[in-house]
Amino acid sequence: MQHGDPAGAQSPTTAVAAVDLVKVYGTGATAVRALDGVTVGFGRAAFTAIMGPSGSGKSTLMHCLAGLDTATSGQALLGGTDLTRQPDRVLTRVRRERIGFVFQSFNLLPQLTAEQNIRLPLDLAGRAPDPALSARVVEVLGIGDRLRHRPSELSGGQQQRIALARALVTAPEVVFADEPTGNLDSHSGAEVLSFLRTSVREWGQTVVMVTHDPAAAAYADRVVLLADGRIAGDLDRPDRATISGALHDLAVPR
Ligand SMILES: Nc1ncnc2c1ncn2[C@@H]1O[C@H](COP(=O)(O)OP(=O)(O)OP(=O)(O)O)[C@@H](O)[C@H]1O
Repeated sequence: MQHGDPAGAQSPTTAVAAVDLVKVYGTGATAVRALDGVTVGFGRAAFTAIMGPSGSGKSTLMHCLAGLDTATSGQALLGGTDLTRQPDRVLTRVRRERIGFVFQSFNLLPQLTAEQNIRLPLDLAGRAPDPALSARVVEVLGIGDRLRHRPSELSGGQQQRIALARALVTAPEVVFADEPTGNLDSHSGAEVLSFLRTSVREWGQTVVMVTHDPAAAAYADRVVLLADGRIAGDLDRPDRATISGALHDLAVPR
């Protein structure tokens, strides 16, 4: 990390960074400072989890970094692009072409087949799929025999694998996963987390995941802790017990 570059935002090994990011919802007496000067970088080809107590600003941070919400001040950097300075039409294109999303509720289009859902971001961007990457994603996720099914014909675990494939086939600069295992049983959840980790290890995907679950976060290379809209900890390859301990300490009033 360079001096004067606290989030490593200028480093080629940083995919996404927040620099002194502030987000205030509302005004006057009812204003909520959801992000209170967050500076953090997320490494390329790394799997990072964001954790913290309810209301600590996890979703707000992810939404600002993904161009889904506008910050009050500071920078939200994707590669060299400061998303806080872009008009809506640019943000729409950035989300479509440079970011993959995985949500708790899958967010598949019910009228499309699994294959059509997976291809949708490529179709919207007018891009041809990378056949080798598409084949590898389908193989790793084990969804080859489900491609002609519609979401209603698939289990929750299968739907989330389709959503994962949709996020991965564009080889985005970052995949943001928001509680990706929140609606899954523990077995399907473990599979989804393994797939996310495989995408990082095998083809260098960058993944940033918000989760409440220490077991899910233990799949990550690194866990960033938030409390009261500030960075409250940074754990390198922590195990589940270490994560649970750190969360417990955050919850204890000081
Ligand atoms: N649209 C909004 N309007 C007003 N306040 C908001 C809005 N969104 C979030 N907040 C507030 O900002 C703070 C941070 O919320 P945020 O959803 O980012 O936290 P979180 O850590 O993701 O919480 P959770 O774990 O419960 O999902 C909270 O105090 C929340 O009430």
